[in-house]
Amino acid sequence: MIKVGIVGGTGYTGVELLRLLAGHPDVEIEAITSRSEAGLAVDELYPNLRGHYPGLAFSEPDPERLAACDAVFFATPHGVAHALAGELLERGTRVIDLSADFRLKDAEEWARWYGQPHGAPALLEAAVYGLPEVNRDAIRQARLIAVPGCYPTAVQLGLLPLLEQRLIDPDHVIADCKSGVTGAGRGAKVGSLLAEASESMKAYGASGHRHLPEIRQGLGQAAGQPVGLTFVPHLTPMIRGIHATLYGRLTNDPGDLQALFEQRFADEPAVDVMPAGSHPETRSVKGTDICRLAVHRPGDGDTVVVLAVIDNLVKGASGQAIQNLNLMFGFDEMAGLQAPALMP
Ligand SMILES: NC(=O)C1=CN([C@@H]2O[C@H](COP(=O)(O)OP(=O)(O)OC[C@H]3O[C@@H](n4cnc5c(N)ncnc54)[C@H](OP(=O)(O)O)[C@@H]3O)[C@@H](O)[C@H]2O)C=CC1
Ligand SMILES: CC(=O)N[C@@H](CCC(=O)OP(=O)(O)O)C(=O)O
Repeated sequence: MIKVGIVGGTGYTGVELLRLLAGHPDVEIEAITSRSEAGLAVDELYPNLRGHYPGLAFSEPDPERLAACDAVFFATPHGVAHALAGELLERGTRVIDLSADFRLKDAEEWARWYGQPHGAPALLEAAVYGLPEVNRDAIRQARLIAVPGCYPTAVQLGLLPLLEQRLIDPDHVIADCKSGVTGAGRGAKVGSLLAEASESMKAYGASGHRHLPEIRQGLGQAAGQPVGLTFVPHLTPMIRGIHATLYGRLTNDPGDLQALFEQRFADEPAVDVMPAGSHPETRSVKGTDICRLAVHRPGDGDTVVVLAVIDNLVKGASGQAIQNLNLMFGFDEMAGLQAPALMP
């Protein structure tokens, strides 16, 4: 049994960690922080947890208590892990950061996109980008994990087979993505109000979203050269879910694309390549750590279309964070992550 801490326990990814870890056989929660709800029992704020964590209450972030944990998740806004991760790592606690603090390898690029100086550039070398489908061996050895963003997870998983095999033009890749409103977090925002977000859909960040450099970094590594990506996110009236429609221009005879995808992900417990002709739905992954993919080649032409769906709070955040924890501590990779999606 390992002891785990969560910084930022009242947010959507924090409570999702609690929901998933309630079914994990090897983990107990030692500390869960919130500055605004310190003292409140977790099941008072989240009644779905009643009976699972008796006596567990939110507390102010306390480095001593966190350092007593084997691992600490940061489910906090950008910049918070920068301030605390170094001390925890020095004291032997492993850090799994769900924010973007350690995702970009270039501290100056991070500062440009996140509008603040990078708070811990010295830790960047040790940080491992926690996409198991690419970095599984490095994750097993890591002490600091940068959990990928939600859009970056869906986009990279959908495009990896094509870029790794140099089958599409790396200069012209398009990712047209839709997210549910929990992607914006639990904090009150006008755009997340029922009357603003329901029965409507809008693009945002079309001329530059902070996930663009993260996706480009990962796709560039897969392709072995820089990738020219157009990425347009949209807000859609659903609670959870990411749907990515990905377009690439074929440069080589791709052979059997369905077989390529099936082989690439054959041993991946969190990726499901659907039968040829499928159109995966976000609700088929709701609450799960699964990315469902389908590959199409309309009219046998030179455009390949990949459809990728994930739950932004699970494979796009807390589930993927637990997949990383499992790898780091030698547990079954999908421990705590086995339940199928809710349907309907
Ligand atoms: N929502 C999503 O789909 C995804 C989110 N992420 C990332 O995960 C992180 C958390 O997201 P989400 O759960 O949506 O965020 P929320 O806004 O819902 O929650 C943020 C949490 O962090 C705590 N917090 C805020 N400021 C600080 C601080 N300075 N020090 C300590 N704790 C703080 C808050 O509690 P309190 O203020 O009471 O301390 C709260 O519990 C973010 O970096 C986000 O970008 C990643 C992938 C997907
Ligand atoms: C709908 C919405 O607002 N989505 C967020 C992305 C989700 C998120 O929290 O991004 P990280 O994975 O980088 O933490 C956004 O566009 O900024």
